[in-house]
Amino acid sequence: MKQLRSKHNINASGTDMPDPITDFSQLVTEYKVHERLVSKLLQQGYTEPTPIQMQIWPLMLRGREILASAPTGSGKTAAFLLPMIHQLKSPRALGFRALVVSPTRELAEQTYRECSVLCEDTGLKVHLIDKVDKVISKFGPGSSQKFDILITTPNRLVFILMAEETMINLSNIEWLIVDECDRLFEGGKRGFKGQLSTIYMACSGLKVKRALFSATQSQNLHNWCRDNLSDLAHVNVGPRNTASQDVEQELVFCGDESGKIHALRNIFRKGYEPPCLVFVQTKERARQLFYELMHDGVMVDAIHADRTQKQRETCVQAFRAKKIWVLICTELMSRGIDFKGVNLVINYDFPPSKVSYIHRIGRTGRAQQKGKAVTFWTLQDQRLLQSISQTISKSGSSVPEWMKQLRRLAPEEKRVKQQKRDRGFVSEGAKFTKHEQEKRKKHQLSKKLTQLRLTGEGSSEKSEMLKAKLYKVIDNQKKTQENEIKQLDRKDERKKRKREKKDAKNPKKNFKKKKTE
Ligand SMILES: Nc1ncnc2c1ncn2[C@@H]1O[C@H](COP(=O)(O)OP(=O)(O)OP(=O)(O)O)[C@@H](O)[C@H]1O
Repeated sequence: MKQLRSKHNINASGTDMPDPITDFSQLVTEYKVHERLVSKLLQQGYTEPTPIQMQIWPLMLRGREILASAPTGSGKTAAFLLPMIHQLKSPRALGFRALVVSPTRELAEQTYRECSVLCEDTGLKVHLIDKVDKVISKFGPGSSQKFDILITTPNRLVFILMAEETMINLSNIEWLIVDECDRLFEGGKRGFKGQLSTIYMACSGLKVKRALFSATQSQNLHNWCRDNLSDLAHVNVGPRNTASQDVEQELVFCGDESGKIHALRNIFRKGYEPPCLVFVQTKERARQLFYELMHDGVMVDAIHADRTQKQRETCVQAFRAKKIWVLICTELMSRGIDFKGVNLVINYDFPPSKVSYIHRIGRTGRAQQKGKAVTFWTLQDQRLLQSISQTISKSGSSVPEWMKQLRRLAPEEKRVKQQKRDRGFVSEGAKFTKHEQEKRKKHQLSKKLTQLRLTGEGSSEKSEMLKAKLYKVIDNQKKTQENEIKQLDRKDERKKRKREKKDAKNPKKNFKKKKTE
């Protein structure tokens, strides 16, 4: 068994580890998984289990609690869905018995689709939470309780759990799965460790088992699982925190920010095989780049948090249907999303960390297919270059030797570097309107003020100065808005006068029109 594990790069630790399985038929013969369920895998064209599935299926089918990591695109979703569905067996009208938590709505929808296919002949009902106001009627205490699997984002679920009246009952949950679990320990807005404890408490039944999955793992996460999960089985496929070896990676030096748009046009001019994903740092830059490429005649769209849910869904669907060739996106789409056949990922803006790099480029080179990733860098990105170039080198692509020799960042420096740097405009032509510039300035000032308050650093004079600046920007914003309204009024007035003049010149037509009215 040791040989088998080492052949597939499986590292498994914990007590009483079951042997990996190498054939789908073992699911039926050894673990009594229904043939109907296994046939769903075959129908999708899968011929054998991927390494993570080889080890996770026997573990989960024995009801073990798990922390697992495997490269991007290596089939972790089916690894947790199959045993989860097998153990629920058939509908029991007990309400939700399995819960999958995914960090973004897009990923939750993707998992929902995959789960629905696997559940097709089981009668099990899978749900996403669409509208919070419908939750109580659909899933509340007075409902039929004929639903089995819930797939959701933590934000939405926590909002429901914190409501005064009981909207949803999670006490019958048997499997709690956390996908992209290392997001738990990411700092800032995107981390959801606090939210997860609320969810844990709500899954209060005695039968509950937990399994956490991701392509990357931090030591903090590992320690936390060791302390909180019972009889933990820890599975890693391949070395920890490495990029997929199926992705050919390249670093392209662009000099400064203005060089990037030329480098991008160059790639498109030379010819590329769509679909292609382009990652940028902020939604503003996504918007700017979108207009630039649209003017170039590229079939492009952009997806970021400022777009409505409907727009995001339409955009993802159009990209999947290959109606869009280039999709510009922010970090929102960096994790878990499985677009079939993405050939090229471009990091237009340098990723803020090694973990982000691994997830971003993992949108290509999935399910044993080959892919390519190009990362633009400028002089200002030099400090993070060392860790990214090491990652590229470890996964088999070549980088110049001098890059690997660059000085490593101290943890404190890393933290500072990971904060978003203001990269300005994508190009000269992409400058903001006055209104947008003020909005941006206001945002930056209030962010600085909050930082000052939180850290307690800086004199009160400094914060007074910032406040004064902020008030000035707010005043200007009001004036700009008033001016915009006045301009619109003037435009309307001009139009009206023009129409009246035209009518006066053509009284007959005017008379007819009035008569018909
Ligand atoms: N046994 C298998 N054989 C072939 N393809 C598979 C198998 N299992 C899953 N796949 C396919 O591999 C692709 C990637 O799977 P999945 O999205 O589960 O990856 P992942 O490991 O969760 O990636 P990420 O870390 O990016 O979330 C999917 O298109 C899926 O259909």
